Amino acid sequence: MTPDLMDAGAQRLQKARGVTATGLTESGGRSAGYGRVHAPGEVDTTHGRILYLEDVHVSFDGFKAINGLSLDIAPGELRCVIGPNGAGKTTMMDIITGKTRPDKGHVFFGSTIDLLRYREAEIAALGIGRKFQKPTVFEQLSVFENLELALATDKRVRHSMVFSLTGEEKDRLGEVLQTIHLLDSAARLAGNLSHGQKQWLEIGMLLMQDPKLLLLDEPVAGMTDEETERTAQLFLSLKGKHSLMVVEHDMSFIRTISEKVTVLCDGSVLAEGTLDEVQADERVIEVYLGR
Ligand SMILES: Nc1ncnc2c1ncn2[C@@H]1O[C@H](COP(=O)(O)OP(=O)(O)OP(=O)(O)O)[C@@H](O)[C@H]1O
Repeated sequence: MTPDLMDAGAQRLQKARGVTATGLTESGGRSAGYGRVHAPGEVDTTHGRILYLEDVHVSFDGFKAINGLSLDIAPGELRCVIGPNGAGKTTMMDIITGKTRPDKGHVFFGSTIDLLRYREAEIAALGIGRKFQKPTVFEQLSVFENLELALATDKRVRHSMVFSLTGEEKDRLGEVLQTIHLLDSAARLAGNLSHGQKQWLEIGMLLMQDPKLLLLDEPVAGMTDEETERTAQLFLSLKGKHSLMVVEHDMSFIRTISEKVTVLCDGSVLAEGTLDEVQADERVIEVYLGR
């Protein structure tokens, strides 16, 4: 985030409000976001960030798993996060999704939503979807039913367990089936899908909620080369419409999908840049890629 972009955002805000923006910190800062003009439920990305972590710390029994972690992600960006085992990648996702509370630091969704004030389910409802490494689809249900069930956060289902899809929801389901390459498998039992197809189905279940930010933990682990390639194409097709944070160890997959790569080590950012840049970084070679 450059000061220029922040200034431009502040100027747009002033214009929208017809008043002079006050209370901006020197750098624009998070506090600049409070009170910004935006519709309820909308994530304010005026400052060019959909996710913003600043100086986040988490210790487990005195061990600093996250140690001064700061990073931000732009709307529509596909960010890859790599790093050695134990670097803190999963813990970072746990913090963003409200599963783990940091001891210190700031975690914002857009400029105005302080994620540390929300519980896990509320964060999901705000538009942050998370895919864990192991697929967790309902094996006894069809692909279609799994996607249908993904709408089940809807009150109609919670209260009655019976609901019928609206025309709009049916369209959405069809779109998602197409996106995840399972249109021809809609009637198949999820339990009969390949590992890769189960992963895509689970991503489809997240997409049914139309998340603004998707966090994906080792999405291609255990996939065949062909499935990995298809997953790369899937992620590239999601980029722009959604923001994605992908944690992966598979470097050829990262090469196919990445623009900007963040390298985590010992709970903070060691390096950031294109894959070529971070691969050429001596510190990254030392701790992760090897010589
Ligand atoms: N609940 C916990 N209690 C104690 N230690 C934990 C806990 N969660 C994570 N850790 C420790 O914090 C460090 C960071 O773990 P984390 O799982 O976030 O790393 P990672 O980068 O995701 O690693 P990997 O690539 O192996 O998945 C590790 O040393 C781990 O053992």
